[in-house]
Amino acid sequence: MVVGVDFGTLSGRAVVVRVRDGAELGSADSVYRHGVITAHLPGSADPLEPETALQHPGDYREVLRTAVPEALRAAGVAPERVVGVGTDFTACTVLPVTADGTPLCELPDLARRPHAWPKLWRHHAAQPEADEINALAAERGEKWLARYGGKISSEWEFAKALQVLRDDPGVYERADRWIEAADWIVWQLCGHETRNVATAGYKGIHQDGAWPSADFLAALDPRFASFAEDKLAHPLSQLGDRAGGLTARAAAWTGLPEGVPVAVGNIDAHVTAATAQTTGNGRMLAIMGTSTCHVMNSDVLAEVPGMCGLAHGGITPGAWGYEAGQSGVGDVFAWFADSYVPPAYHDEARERGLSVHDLLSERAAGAAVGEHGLLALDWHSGNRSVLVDHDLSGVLVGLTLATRPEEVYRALVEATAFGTRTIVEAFADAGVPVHDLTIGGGMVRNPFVLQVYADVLDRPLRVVASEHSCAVGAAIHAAVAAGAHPDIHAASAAMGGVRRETVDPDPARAAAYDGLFALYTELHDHFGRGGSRSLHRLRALRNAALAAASGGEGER
Ligand SMILES: Nc1ncnc2c1ncn2[C@@H]1O[C@H](COP(=O)(O)OP(=O)(O)O)[C@@H](O)[C@H]1O
Ligand SMILES: O=C(CO)[C@H](O)[C@H](O)COP(=O)(O)O
Repeated sequence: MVVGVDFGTLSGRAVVVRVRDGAELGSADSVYRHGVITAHLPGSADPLEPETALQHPGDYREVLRTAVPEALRAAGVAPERVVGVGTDFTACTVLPVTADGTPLCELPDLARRPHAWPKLWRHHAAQPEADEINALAAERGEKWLARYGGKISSEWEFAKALQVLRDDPGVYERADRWIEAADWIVWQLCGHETRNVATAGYKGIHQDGAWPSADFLAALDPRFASFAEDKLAHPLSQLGDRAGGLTARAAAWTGLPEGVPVAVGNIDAHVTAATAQTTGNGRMLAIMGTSTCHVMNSDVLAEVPGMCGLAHGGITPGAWGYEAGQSGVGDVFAWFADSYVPPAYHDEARERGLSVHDLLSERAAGAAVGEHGLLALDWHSGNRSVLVDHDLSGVLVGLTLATRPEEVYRALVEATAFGTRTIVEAFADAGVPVHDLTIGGGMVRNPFVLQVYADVLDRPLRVVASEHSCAVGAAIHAAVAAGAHPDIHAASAAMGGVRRETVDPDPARAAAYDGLFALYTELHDHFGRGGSRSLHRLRALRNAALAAASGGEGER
């Protein structure tokens, strides 16, 4: 048996999986007690700046102490039968730590400093730093910029680190290491630091064996010159490698035997290619949850405008792995369902034992394409691909006094589908073929969402069989690290799996969506490609108003 532990945005999930065929024998969840920290730090009333998203490292350790033992109990598996542990994490969720891996926020004198805390992948307050990095890299013709579709995201490691340096240099100085949570959790399990090629490549600008030059970093800020050398540099490990063995402390947390092999850290999206059996070239996987990540191996090396990144070995050793993404998907649906749907809908859902998502989906599904007269841009959490701009925000047009909640919900689902279609078409237009598309992540639980995607993309969708697709992917990497399978491809063939039925497009609805997609593209380009700067001006006005209200300085 192997154990996979998936650290998502809102919770961690552990699964116990059989090595020979990937059968899931037991699972358990651990919801992060502090969730996503956006308003103020625990125990403080001081407001955090806009677009801040932090997390509590204690919540991550709690997953190891609760979800892993509970999954073992649910599986009825003796810990001694577990031959490997694998993990995956959202990325770029990154934190400053001391030389022994202690998060700075756990040092008494830094606990009230926001920049001492882990920055969740969707922390978007470093957009000014990302803009500065992109402008300088373009001006200097830095070769690595092409590997990121021409723009580095504010969600990635360098923009976030530069923000710490600028806003709290004291914390920056105290950080011996700047590390992805994907590698930090492996450090917690096996007692020493390792760094995986996926987060280094996609989120840490590590390309062709090198980090951005000290000369480039100094041009950004003289104090930043040695950032990569001092706080990132470390030999990189391939995915599926063994990072080490479980320490006595981690064995006590998890209930697993000391010394059990621990797989090298990985990203929640990329680890799932093994579950979905999409490690072959041209097989795009969209992991849909709070956000969506699109990951795909290819034998074609090209610059896809607006992709998140391209990393050698980023999905499986030896291949070029592409990543694109949408920062807000499930988050957008939750935002609407939690904040703008009348209590009567929630009451009915509760009485019928449904989630409010299922009720809204049920009510939305029967309408004809376009019947609601609505169109949305899915930028409530900014745009990761293909515009790479987190100063953009959501848009909804066509509202009337007759518009119903389920119609808005459907428009939001459709907008995220149009966003994925924009990404798939960007790959095809750049000469990187997408042979087929598979859906993984928590969203596989919503058939309405899957059908809208099939209709909008006008292609059949393979769907990952497991509802714990990321955690199973981590378990598959654990099996490789433990030597139970020779490599990720073989382990995926044996342990991965998709539903027998694909979700197929309805030709009439697909044709109707072509018309709506043309309108989406018109709005997308108007607000996102220079037709109007009104969303950026709106964001600047908001930030200035918030700053004035809190007595802070002006626009960052
Ligand atoms: N039935 C549903 N339909 C649509 N969205 C859902 C449904 N259930 C949960 N969600 C949304 O999916 C997201 C959680 O996705 P999941 O993959 O489970 O977690 P994570 O993103 O943390 O990995 C949340 O944003 C939640 O609002
Ligand atoms: O960018 C990522 C992967 O490269 C993040 O991990 C992802 O966007 C967040 O994960 P989730 O939506 O499952 O919470």
